Amino acid sequence: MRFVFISYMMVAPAKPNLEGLISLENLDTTDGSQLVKYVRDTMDPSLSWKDVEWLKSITSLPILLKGILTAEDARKAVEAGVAGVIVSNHGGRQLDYAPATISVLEEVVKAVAGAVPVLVDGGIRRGTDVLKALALGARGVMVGRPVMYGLAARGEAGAKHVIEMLNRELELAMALCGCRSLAEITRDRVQTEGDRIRSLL
Ligand SMILES: Cc1cc2nc3c(=O)[nH]c(=O)nc-3n(C[C@H](O)[C@H](O)[C@H](O)COP(=O)(O)O)c2cc1C
Repeated sequence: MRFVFISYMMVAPAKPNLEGLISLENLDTTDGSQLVKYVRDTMDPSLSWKDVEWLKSITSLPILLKGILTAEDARKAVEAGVAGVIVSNHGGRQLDYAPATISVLEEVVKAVAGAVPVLVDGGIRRGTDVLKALALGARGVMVGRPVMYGLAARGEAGAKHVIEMLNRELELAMALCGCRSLAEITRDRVQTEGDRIRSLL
């Protein structure tokens, strides 16, 4: 199945871009970092939920919204009519102190309430990470850097190896947790920090 992904979707902040903090106009990037130019060229700070409506109007492809980290945005995404949401902090590379995706996954899953599938990415490095995500309600996981590392090390075979390794590790983790099928990876297979704190109250 083909999907359309929207990245960096967010409610437009009151201050467009970094207005008032630094002047983007007067920065000379000739010899320095091209970061400012890159941000200006690649990101549109005027993006808003209306753009989802627009995208829906020009394609019949299912639209998965990536970058959801809160219940509020998850609900808005469902209202906007997306076919799925992807809990992602873009690999933790965009905003310092953005929450780890595994820590907000359950909040998003609860907010979506089964209306659309929830996927997650960020920090999936081993089979037990996949198991944790599935137990917390993700329909599936996505993997970024591990596959790139495999690709860098051994080309296509390396990328394939990483995916096979994750698959084998997931099967082993399932066996060790007594799960005979994906359906048996239920919420009670994992304990979160929140569970631990609640159990002390
Ligand atoms: C070098 C690099 C570039 C990326 N560029 C984008 C991007 O342009 N848009 C986007 O939504 N995510 C981007 N991401 C984030 C990935 O799509 C993905 O969410 C993330 O890598 C998943 O986390 P992981 O690498 O820990 O598996 C990038 C990640 C890396 C490592």
